[in-house]
Amino acid sequence: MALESLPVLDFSRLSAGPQEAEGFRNDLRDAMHEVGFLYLTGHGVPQELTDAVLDLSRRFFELPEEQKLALENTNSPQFRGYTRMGGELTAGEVDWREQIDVGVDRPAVERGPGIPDYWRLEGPNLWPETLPEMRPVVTEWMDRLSVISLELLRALALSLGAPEDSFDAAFAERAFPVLKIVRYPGESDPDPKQGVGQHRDGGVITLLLVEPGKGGLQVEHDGDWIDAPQVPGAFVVNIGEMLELATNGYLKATLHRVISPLRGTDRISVPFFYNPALDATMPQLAENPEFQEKARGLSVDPTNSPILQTYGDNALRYRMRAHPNVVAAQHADLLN
Ligand SMILES: O=C(O)CCC(=O)C(=O)O
Ligand SMILES: [Fe+2]
Repeated sequence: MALESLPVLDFSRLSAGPQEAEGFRNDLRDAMHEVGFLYLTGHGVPQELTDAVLDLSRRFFELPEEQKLALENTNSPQFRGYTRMGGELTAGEVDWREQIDVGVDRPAVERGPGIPDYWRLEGPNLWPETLPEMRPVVTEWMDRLSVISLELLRALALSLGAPEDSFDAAFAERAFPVLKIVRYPGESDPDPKQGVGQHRDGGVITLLLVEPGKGGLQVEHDGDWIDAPQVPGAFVVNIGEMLELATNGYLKATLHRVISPLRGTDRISVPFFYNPALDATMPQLAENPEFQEKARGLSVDPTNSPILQTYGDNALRYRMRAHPNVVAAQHADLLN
């Protein structure tokens, strides 16, 4: 029978005593093995902070076009800042969405012989001058979601019979989380249009916030597309390719896509991608044989394979494929 909706998990079970915690870990592992996506409730992020993030997101997109274009990502070798409508491709097709990309504010790394190209992704953010509140609110949001993400990774490691801190080292220094604030304008009329084309996330684990009442996200399961509408108070959580790699496919990076909203409406979402340092490789979890037998190997995607071992190589390839205009402006030398 087709799955009707994503599993729902209550994060607060993790701190409700050893038995509840173990139950949570096993349910988390099973959901991420079978579906690769779930709704996470009980995560403890205050509603006021969530509301502030969504409010700022709306205000950002309402800024005059020239203020958004002043932050255009073609000005940023790090692919930060504003992506104009039509400025992004997934599976070779245009995505009908505009967005701002934020990472960790760090100085840019100098280019030079022997320095891996992926260090080009590290550097400063571009913030809108007329929304000074955006920086502290988004920074707090990213800090809080980083903590939850690492807790989830620790729970997954334990649930697979590996040491709890298996993933810690990859994130300990120079973790590379990315937040996107995205707006999908109403393009479907009534036939569906590509909000974002089908893809697997390229990082480790993703926590997604969606505006109340909005649908459009669809998740592949056993050949069907499952609708994943917003659930009040929940994040949508999914596995990225790096975690699939670390578990030889036992945990699944699942295909998903967003259908454009109907004309006259729009949809804002805020995906947070928890990623390790650019030079990190994922630990290969010494899983117990029970899980190893059921590992499926890695997903094969003709538009995106193989998954590269070093996170930065995977991330740079992903960025270059999605944003050819940034490549033309900033990285033309990498095209040879
Ligand atoms: O907007 C969404 O709901 C999901 C976006 C997404 O899958 C992505 O940006 O990777
Ligand atoms: Fe995604």
